[in-house]
Amino acid sequence: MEIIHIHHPYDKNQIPDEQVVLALGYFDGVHRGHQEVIKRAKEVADQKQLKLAVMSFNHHPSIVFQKMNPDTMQYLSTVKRKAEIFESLGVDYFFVIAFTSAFASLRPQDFVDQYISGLHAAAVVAGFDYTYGPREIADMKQLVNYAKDRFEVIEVEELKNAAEKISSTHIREALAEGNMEKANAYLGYVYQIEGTVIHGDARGRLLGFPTANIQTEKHTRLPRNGVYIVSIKVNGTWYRGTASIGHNITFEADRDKTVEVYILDFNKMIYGEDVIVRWHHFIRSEIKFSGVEQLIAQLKKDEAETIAYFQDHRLNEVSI
Ligand SMILES: Cc1cc2nc3c(=O)[nH]c(=O)nc-3n(C[C@H](O)[C@H](O)[C@H](O)COP(=O)(O)O)c2cc1C
Ligand SMILES: Nc1ncnc2c1ncn2[C@@H]1O[C@H](COP(=O)(O)OP(=O)(O)O)[C@@H](O)[C@H]1O
Repeated sequence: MEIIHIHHPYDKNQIPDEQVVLALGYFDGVHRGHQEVIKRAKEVADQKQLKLAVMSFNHHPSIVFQKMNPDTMQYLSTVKRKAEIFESLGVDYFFVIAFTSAFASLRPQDFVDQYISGLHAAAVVAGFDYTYGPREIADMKQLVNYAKDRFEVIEVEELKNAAEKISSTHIREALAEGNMEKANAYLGYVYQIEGTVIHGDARGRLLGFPTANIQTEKHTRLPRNGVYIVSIKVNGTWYRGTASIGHNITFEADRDKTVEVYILDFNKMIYGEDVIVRWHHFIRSEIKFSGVEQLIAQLKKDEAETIAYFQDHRLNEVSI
């Protein structure tokens, strides 16, 4: 898959010289609803024997439209993670458009001419609720008129789970509750974050529970604070882990939030390594213990729960 970063106004030489089927959306998390859109686009591309392209943005449109602060925005997926999932779904080209004021203020017809026809789309596939143009003024129904017979418009119905729409908002709510089972079911894969192992207070090893402190990319949306059953990929191998997201309240009054993983059956120094953490199950909230012994006793219980969990669940569960 080729990733093509585009900044408005773009240079036509950046655009591959062939027709494509183009899937449109912001695709935060690339959840099961999004995957449905891309799979439909893939079918159309295969039928037409064309390449499959996806268009998305470098950051969320609300930064421009609702003046949200780009620094504090949190996402279910980074551009890198989206790219991995798109690739696994058979996407050939991933257009990442810089969502700027200049791009956002394109009138719908100009957007369609430059960013749909201009990307050589023979067909466009998007979810039923896709909108475009300044402040979302044009929808999928109107797209047919703007298309002027240059490309086909294919609308994908919403994907529901029981009565509820599968949406990034519902996934964010599930993460805020620590409901990983729901989040992961809606995502269609186990929620994961990436980060680098950094130094903590070197206390973990004294407790008998060394923890890899993980610095995550600043736009990462973390599940709620608490203790979790996780898996962690270090140097190409998946391990079982028990993770804590919190403030080490037993020891410190106002410590910044940390993400730490005690890795089972592991004994190596891994500072500076990039790791991937998958979040399987919320165990409990963070507790302020009256002493170290109580914390250690609880950590032993958390470890036992982790071992029991992985007796019923495969460590290498297939996940995108
Ligand atoms: C599975 C797990 C559960 C934890 N639960 C708590 C907790 O309930 N309360 C707390 O104050 N700290 C908790 N911690 C954080 C420990 O206090 C922390 O790992 C320890 O202080 C070591 O910190 P360091 O890595 O900075 O050396 C937990 C850590 C892990 C790995
Ligand atoms: N089983 C393990 N789980 C997590 N980290 C481990 C483990 N064994 C060794 N380590 C190493 O020890 C470090 C954690 O030890 P710890 O005393 O908690 O130090 P720190 O406070 O710097 O994280 C990790 O960053 C990692 O390099």
